[in-house]
Amino acid sequence: MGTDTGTADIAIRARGLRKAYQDVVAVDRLDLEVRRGEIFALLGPNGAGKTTATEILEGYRDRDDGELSVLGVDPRRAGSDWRQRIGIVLQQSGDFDLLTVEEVLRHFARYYRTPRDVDEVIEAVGLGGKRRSRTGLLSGGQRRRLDVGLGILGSPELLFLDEPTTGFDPEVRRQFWDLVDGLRAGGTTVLLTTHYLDEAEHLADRVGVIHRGRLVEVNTPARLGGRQQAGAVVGWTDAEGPHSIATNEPTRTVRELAARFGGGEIPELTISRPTLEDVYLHMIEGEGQS
Ligand SMILES: Nc1ncnc2c1ncn2[C@@H]1O[C@H](COP(=O)(O)OP(=O)(O)OP(=O)(O)O)[C@@H](O)[C@H]1O
Repeated sequence: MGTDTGTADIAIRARGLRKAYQDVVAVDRLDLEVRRGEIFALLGPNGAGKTTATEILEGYRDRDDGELSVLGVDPRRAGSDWRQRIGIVLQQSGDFDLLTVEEVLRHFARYYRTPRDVDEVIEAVGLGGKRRSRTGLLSGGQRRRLDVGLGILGSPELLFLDEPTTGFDPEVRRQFWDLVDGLRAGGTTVLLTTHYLDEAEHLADRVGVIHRGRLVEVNTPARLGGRQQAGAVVGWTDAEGPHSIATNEPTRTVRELAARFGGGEIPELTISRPTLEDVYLHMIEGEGQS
């Protein structure tokens, strides 16, 4: 596309995005860069501005201020060509209760110039056994998978997933993660919002924490909040009960313990570092006090 010059490896570039609803500033001078082919997760507490920011990126909401380029185009001026290149999975989808899974997908496939094969999409979202079921009879998780099927139907270059696995059971959530991993392998860029830290950790190449409308940190899940430098806690159990030691040298601690146990197994040995949830909550609390 001619409009892509200079942004070939960047899917989303936002500078100083701002949006207020009367006196509530929902998005406050937000800067964001999402690379092509990456899975980027936006994390943040309720009301942080994730939905507003995402809707601006999707072209569903106008901004008050700031510069924005999504697949090389300003969503304000984007037309149907651009819309064909993005996929959106909203928190709640439309109602087609009387149509079957296959009918809904075949219907929407007509809106795309180069739709994916409907049978392939049905398999990809794990609804092969439900293709002739009316969508009104699907479970919440199956329904959500249909939403994702609709989002990927047009082979989007960029897919927006807004809290995609809310209400999924653990097994279905795993299947969904596999689906997103498959999209990544195919080169799709994904912007994901989620409240599940394990989901962000599993799927995202990078996460951005949004709080009060601003991005407070962007990093890999492993490095967010200085996590990789945080101390470890070594735990074990002996005749007196459970013990734990916080240390920056867990290997040394384990060596000393091993010697204490005569070189044998250290009973119930664990070594843990702060989880993504620990550092995230710490960041949000810290920001809340400022
Ligand atoms: N249409 C609207 N009119 C007025 N205020 C709004 C509107 N939409 C959102 N807001 C306010 O803007 C702020 C950001 O809301 P937004 O929905 O973007 O947050 P969010 O991070 O997506 O939250 P959640 O995790 O709960 O979905 C909140 O204070 C919210 O009350």
